[in-house]
Amino acid sequence: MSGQNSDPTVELKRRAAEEAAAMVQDGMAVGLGTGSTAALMIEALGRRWAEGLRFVAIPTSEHSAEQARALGITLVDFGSHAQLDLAIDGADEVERGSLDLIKGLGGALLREKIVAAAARRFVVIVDEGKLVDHLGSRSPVPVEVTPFGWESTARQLGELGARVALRIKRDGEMFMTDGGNLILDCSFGPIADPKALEAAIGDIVGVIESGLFVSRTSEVVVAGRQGLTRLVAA
Ligand SMILES: O=C(CO)[C@H](O)[C@H](O)COP(=O)(O)O
Repeated sequence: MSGQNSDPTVELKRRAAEEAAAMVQDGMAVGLGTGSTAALMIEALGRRWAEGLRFVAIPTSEHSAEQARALGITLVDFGSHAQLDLAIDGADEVERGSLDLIKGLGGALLREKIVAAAARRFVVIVDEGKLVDHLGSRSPVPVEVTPFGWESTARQLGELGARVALRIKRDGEMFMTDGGNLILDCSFGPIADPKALEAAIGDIVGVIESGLFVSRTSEVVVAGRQGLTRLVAA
């Protein structure tokens, strides 16, 4: 063993990513997610592009845009494509029964939600470690907020029962999203009613969007040690 690739989930992520990349067909408009799993999917699409597949894409972050552009993939915006055929993205947690999600540990939740909402089909790619019985069991809910008044917004999120932490980068600076906003990571513990919580968070002035994705998933491709499973929304 070389010991160089120490993350055992990378191969699983790659399998899920390649399965989803195979869903893209000629002429489609495709949403490109953000994160390490989505990056593997974009890489797989780059290989298909080099083989002659042609589609247009809307990226969910500057990072994914840069990666896709470097692979030669044609990027468009919502001005020319109001609806997407397919969006493919990773997730931080997937609730087994409902396929509801927590997203945004990579900080791109706002664009990710806009793209997912505009897609006829929203496919999520994860390794099996992301499956949970209840959202919030392991991951905080990232909430994108305006820089102005963030302390007040944080206080109100705390009143919903969360332990709230302003996201800080390794260099000690505040993490800023591509849209120039801040992220508050809100730990609620296991969430009984994600839909009600999503609505309650959205009602707070200063909140732009939360990383709770409720009733948006069409399908989840889960890569596990026993192989690939496709979970389809009811
Ligand atoms: O929501 C996201 C970014 O905002 C990512 O999809 C999520 O964090 C999963 O990332 P990874 O595939 O690296 O585990």
